[in-house]
Amino acid sequence: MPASFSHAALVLGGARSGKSRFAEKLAHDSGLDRHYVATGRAFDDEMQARIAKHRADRADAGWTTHEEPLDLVGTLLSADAPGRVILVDCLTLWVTNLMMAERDVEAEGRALAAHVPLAKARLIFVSNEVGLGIVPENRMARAFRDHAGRLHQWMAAEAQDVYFVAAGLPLKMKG
Ligand SMILES: Nc1nc2c(ncn2[C@@H]2O[C@H](COP(=O)(O)OP(=O)(O)OP(=O)(O)O)[C@@H](O)[C@H]2O)c(=O)[nH]1
Repeated sequence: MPASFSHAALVLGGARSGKSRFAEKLAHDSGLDRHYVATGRAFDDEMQARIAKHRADRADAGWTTHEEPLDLVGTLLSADAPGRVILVDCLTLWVTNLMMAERDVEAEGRALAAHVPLAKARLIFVSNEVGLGIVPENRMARAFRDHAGRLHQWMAAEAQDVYFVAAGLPLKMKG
């Protein structure tokens, strides 16, 4: 059965689960003008290589790329238009960036969720499910896990379609 989504989709999964590829396929199959918002930053050579590969994969597929580590709602507003699909990859890196910048993660997360029903573009959010392991030993990691878990609940409430991807296989959780 081909995967699809209506106004907004949330795609969760672990690292290397295939969630980004699945989200890109959802965007592609929508037939809309595709925009990609990257929240990731190349801190080291490994990340630089990953980003270069993602860019190369998207190069001939008609994507417009926006790079924004912090002001996600502002970027979504400036790219917003009917006939577009905007894929955000990924929310957990955004949470990390907000924490590093000592921003109010809860307020920013609520503002992002509030933007979803107002958007003219269709939206796809990719995020890492980080809450399934044992309780992290350090305080920062626990705070990160809690921020991500809360944000996922708010985004899942606003999204019409929610998928969980494991081993490259999407499991539809909502919609
Ligand atoms: N700055 C920037 N980051 C990008 C770009 N394209 C992709 N990324 C980042 O690359 C990250 C995803 O890459 P990976 O680490 O390979 O993905 P993964 O989540 O481990 O693997 P999957 O679950 O298979 O998607 C996302 O957080 C994006 O923000 C880009 O053009 N610029």
